[in-house]
Amino acid sequence: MIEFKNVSASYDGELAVLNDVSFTVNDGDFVAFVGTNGAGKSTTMRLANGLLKPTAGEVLVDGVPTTALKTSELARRIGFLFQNPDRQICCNTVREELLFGFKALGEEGPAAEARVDAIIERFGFDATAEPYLLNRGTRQLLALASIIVLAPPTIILDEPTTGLDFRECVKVMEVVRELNEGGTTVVMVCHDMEVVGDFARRVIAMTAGRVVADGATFDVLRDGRVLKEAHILPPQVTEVSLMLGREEGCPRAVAAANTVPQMVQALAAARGVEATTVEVEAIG
Ligand SMILES: Nc1ncnc2c1ncn2[C@@H]1O[C@H](COP(=O)(O)OP(=O)(O)OP(=O)(O)O)[C@@H](O)[C@H]1O
Repeated sequence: MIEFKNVSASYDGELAVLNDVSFTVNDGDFVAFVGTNGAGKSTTMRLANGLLKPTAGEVLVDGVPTTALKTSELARRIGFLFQNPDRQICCNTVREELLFGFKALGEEGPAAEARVDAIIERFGFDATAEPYLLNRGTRQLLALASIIVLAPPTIILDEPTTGLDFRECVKVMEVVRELNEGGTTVVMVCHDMEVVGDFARRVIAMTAGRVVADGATFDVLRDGRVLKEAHILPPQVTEVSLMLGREEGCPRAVAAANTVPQMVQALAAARGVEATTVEVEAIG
């Protein structure tokens, strides 16, 4: 669990870049932080993993203030994926890279080797490959794998899909979804509202160092005030649904649709025809 209690923060000790921010991320949550550039999302992530200390208020991880936790203790509780995998990758082979975290924590040994072997198999990595020669998507997967091999209960992802093509993005996010389904708490910063809509169950929107909304994903992404204040656009289907919803006599299901299958089914029902599962899956 991560708790922010009236947290303010500054990089230079003078200018506050975060102002009185409070929220709680519960175990098992899948939360996306959204908002325009400079809103304070990455700063919030740095505070959550102890890279930055608050100038006011408290950041607690599992009930303990980050100021009282050693870096190694925080690293065991929270895995952090940087936006650029190349900031994370430092070894000569994929296998060494995956073992690096265990070495840093002084936890080398047969158990660590077995976990690395399992993750190499799960991701289909070439253990001897040189990380810097891998393509961008595979480097991002390797950076993610090098965190999850340590099995932290929480992972923080700073813009995990930036710079990835659609297929790479889906691959990375499916891994993240699977982790969350297995109980890992996921916190991510994300500019891509399609990804947010597809994967996050909760959204925290920020503007100018403040939280302007915190709620279920589509409650936040359908709220006109929040969209305006946080300078975000909803996923395209939600936007269409919001537009159609303003038309007189629009069926309620159309006005509430957030996914392609929901929209297809709502439109088919409105026309009195049946949308078969096959059609829905093909379009979705
Ligand atoms: N290392 C730093 N030193 C000084 N100021 C910083 C530093 N990093 C961020 N800032 C400032 O803090 C404020 C919040 O930045 P932050 O990176 O947290 O926003 P963000 O919402 O993550 O933006 P983006 O989406 O562009 O990454 C901005 O005014 C930014 O200029």
